[in-house]
Amino acid sequence: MVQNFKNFKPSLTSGLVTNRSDRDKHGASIHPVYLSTTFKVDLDNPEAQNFDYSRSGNPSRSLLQHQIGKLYEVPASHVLAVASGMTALDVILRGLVVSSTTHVPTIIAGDDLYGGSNRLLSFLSSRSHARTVHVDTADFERFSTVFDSIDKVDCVLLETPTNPLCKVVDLPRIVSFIKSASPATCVIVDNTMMSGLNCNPLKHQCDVVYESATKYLNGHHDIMGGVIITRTPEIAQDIYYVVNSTGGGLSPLESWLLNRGLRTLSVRLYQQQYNAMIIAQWLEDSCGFKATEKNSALKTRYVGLKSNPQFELHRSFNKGPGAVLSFETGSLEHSRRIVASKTLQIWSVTVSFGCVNSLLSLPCMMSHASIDAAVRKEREFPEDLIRLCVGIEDVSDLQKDLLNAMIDADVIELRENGKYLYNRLNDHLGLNTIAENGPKAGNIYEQFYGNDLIEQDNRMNHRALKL
Ligand SMILES: Cc1ncc(COP(=O)(O)O)c(C=O)c1O
Ligand SMILES: N[C@@H](CCSC[C@H](N)C(=O)O)C(=O)O
Repeated sequence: MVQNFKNFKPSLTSGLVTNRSDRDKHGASIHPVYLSTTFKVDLDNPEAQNFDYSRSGNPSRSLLQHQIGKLYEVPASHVLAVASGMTALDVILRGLVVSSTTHVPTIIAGDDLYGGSNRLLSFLSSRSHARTVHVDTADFERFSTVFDSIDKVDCVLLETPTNPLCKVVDLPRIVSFIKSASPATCVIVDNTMMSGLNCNPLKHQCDVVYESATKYLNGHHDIMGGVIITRTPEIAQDIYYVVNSTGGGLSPLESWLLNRGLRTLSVRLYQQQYNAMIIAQWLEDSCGFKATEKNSALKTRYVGLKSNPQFELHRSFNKGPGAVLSFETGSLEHSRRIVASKTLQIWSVTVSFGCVNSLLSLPCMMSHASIDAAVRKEREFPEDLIRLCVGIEDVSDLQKDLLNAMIDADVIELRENGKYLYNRLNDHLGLNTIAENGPKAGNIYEQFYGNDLIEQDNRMNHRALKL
């Protein structure tokens, strides 16, 4: 039998062999990209063959799957690389959840989930392939009440922190509750906001994890991709069946590029998080985006802020806070003006996150516009929310650029020879800005998150990336 997931064997081309005699014959230090769509068949020994056709399997994709396995500490037989994050959710649901012929499966999902995931679930519900119940999964009491009130929950889809409200779901607690109440319920975690470097949901009993590799894993906004990691190889096989049947697997070139992106994951993520912590603290302390008695509409949302009531909860099962944060100005018009400011030179106004470049967006008009306005309102989605996806640039340049946009939007005023910030929406007289806050926030990063990321990434690269 030619290559399929069940009979996958290590070989030079799969990237699983690391001993010297099996290295590339030209001594290449980087694994080549295998663009070939077909692989020659030896009819006398078909069992020895790993690949026949690239939709079914390809050496570049296998190497990537092996690497992702390292990241999540599972064998490559638990991993699938697919065309995008949305493909990942689609094939997982088709392979494991919506394939029932006996009933319409019930899915519980968060009320602040990525707009595209919401769209796919709405599509499945509208075609009677599934019934979706949305609930605030960050509110354990509310979640457990809803869960208990439903006869049979087939699947729970979790995302933490949520995109873009940064609400923390208590993953260990909620998954343990689900599995003791109903072991057959399939628990899926969208780990895009953290990446496998910050969080490994498989350690908390969930069945399937996926990430949009378009984000942190690749980090350069030059490919679309998704990765799926399962608790057992059997679960992976059920999903692989759909991937092979439909052609949702990641292409060889994309796989190769993603492998390259992975090599710098920890240094990128480390710097992004470092910058994000500084910016979040600066927004809150110096720019006045912090609720006061006088004005509770202004706030900064970030799980890396010590003032966040969910800071400790997040830190208890994650290695870092990620680099997505958001803030509210209390007025859609002011937020729109900041994002639309022509003064912006570094922050680019685009959807997505996890890239080395910093991005700024207005989710209600961009990434989350696919959620109906009435539904956003019902779920108390703040229309004035500005999302920042922090990159690796010099943090004081990022602060200055954002500050200029806020001044241009008439939200912030510089006082006393540019030394103090005044938030016109909050009557808040800020502290000395930019220079003073950097090192402080840097220390906070070290103090709370340490160097785990670098260590983990080194382990991953040095153990596995050999030809
Ligand atoms: C949290 C989250 N999950 C999944 C996706 C889907 O990923 P992709 O764009 O790679 O399909 C996105 C963004 O697109 C996302 O933000
Ligand atoms: N037009 C796209 C929007 C993609 S949003 C990408 C990313 N997940 C984010 O949160 O920014 C669509 O309709 O899917």
